[in-house]
Amino acid sequence: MAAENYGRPVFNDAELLRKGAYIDGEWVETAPESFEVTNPANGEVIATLPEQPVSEVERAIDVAHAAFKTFKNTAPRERARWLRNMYNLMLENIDDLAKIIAWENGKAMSDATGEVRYAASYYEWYAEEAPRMYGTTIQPGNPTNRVITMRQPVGVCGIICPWNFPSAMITRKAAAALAAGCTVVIKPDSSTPLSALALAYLMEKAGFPKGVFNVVLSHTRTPEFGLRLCESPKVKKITFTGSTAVGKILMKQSASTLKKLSLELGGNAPLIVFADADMDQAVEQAIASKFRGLGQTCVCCNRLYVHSSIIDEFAERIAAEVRKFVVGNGLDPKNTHGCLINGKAVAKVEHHKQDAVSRGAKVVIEGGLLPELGPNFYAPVVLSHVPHDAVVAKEETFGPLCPIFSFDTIEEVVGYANDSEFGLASYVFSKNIDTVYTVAEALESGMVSANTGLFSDCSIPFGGVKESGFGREGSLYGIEDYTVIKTLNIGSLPPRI
Ligand SMILES: NC(=O)c1ccc[n+]([C@@H]2O[C@H](COP(=O)([O-])OP(=O)(O)OC[C@H]3O[C@@H](n4cnc5c(N)ncnc54)[C@H](O)[C@@H]3O)[C@@H](O)[C@H]2O)c1
Ligand SMILES: O=CCCC(=O)O
Repeated sequence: MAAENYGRPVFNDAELLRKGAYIDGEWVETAPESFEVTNPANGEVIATLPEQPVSEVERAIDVAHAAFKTFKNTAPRERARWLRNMYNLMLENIDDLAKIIAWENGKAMSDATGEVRYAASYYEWYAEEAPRMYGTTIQPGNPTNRVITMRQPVGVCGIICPWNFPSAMITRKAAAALAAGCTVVIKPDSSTPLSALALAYLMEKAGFPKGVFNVVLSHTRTPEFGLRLCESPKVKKITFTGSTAVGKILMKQSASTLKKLSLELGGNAPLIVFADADMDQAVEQAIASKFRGLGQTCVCCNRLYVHSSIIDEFAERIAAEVRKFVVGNGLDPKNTHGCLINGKAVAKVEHHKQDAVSRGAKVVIEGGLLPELGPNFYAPVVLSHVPHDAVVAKEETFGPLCPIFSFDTIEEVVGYANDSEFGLASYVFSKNIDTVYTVAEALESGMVSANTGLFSDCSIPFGGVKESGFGREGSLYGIEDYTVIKTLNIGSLPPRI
């Protein structure tokens, strides 16, 4: 095997690296303008892609709208076969797809490989769900009437995704949409579009008809692309993963056409460790939750609340694990953690750290900037006895800062946990089922994970409450978000025999 070059990875199938947008089954490689995709680990340009004019989004919408007319009538079993093909193709190409993610996003290869498996699992799951879109029969008030409900695909879906899971945030939406019989127009983040394009290349191989899966590209015109998708009467649903601020913009813009919406937005996950928790388990799982993707996932714990009787031991045990991390270029498999996405992300972590320290937090691991590795590298920080008025108690850091707060009573810690406008994920560690259950019921969040820091799976309903958004992705519920219920009322039937 050729030696790895950590500037440019070696791919088994170089065709996965595409140079253009994908509309109506054709690659669109030219446009009057272009934008560059860079490797966040070293700033090298890894691709130059067309900066598409807004007219191309309109064309993609028209194409998806035309394709919907036939795709909606394909047999669910046929859609299931294409989805299953896609699952198989992703796993056949797992090394290449992981390298693309690590290259454009900066995450470690272990995380990137996990992401490909996770992303592919949505195709497998929805291959199984496609034939199971059940309706109901109802006896209404009038005894001569019968009611049947059927689930029908909502129509063209606009999919807008972030950079932190360049593959999985797309597949979690697209697999469910396609299973239901919808067609899609995808706008990936301009920092990480190569994974989306690799998926389009595989969709073609999987056998999906032309026009069903479209990917449009833009860096500078992203807000205009979003506006067109939201305002087009041909687009029936917008599904977005990203920040709460952008989610609110999309919701406002979608009002004129009253679109169906799914919004997977920001989080500020609390992780609570009670005195009776299994310490080994709590430490291991808190590490897994906090530092997945170097802290850049919406479900990473952002605030760790640890009982005052064990906080010092817990902080030392966390620090001992963090000292084992090897931070470096994500493409080098010996590195456990990669870099942050950009300078803005680095600045936010640094701000949260400085703010907490200036308010009296105890520094357990100093961490901080790693200029010798590159401007986007940041060594993990561990702070304990963080004051409850620190900025990090309120804002999502989205980076490798592990702030540990102290609490004494169950009521007090539930109060801290719920004192947030966000409500995506929460974690509770205790060996007492009464504590776990009581706290889980009281936490204001869409997902509660007990005694484990990793819960994401295609089988679970993923989504938030409060300003973390609405809609559920994955699971049996995920497909519902891409359907509408039609009621058929059959009247004037003869009396029952
Ligand atoms: N709830 C979830 O499932 C989930 C998952 C991943 C990330 N997130 C959240 O996403 C945030 C981090 O991602 P981010 O910084 O890329 O978020 P972001 O909202 O800035 O960007 C998300 C996507 O929206 C695009 N975008 C930005 N402005 C737009 C506009 N006006 N119209 C249309 N598209 C627009 C961006 O280009 C990007 O592709 C965090 O808050 C994180 O918690 C949530
Ligand atoms: O970043 C958000 C998604 C994370 C996940 O699906 O586990």
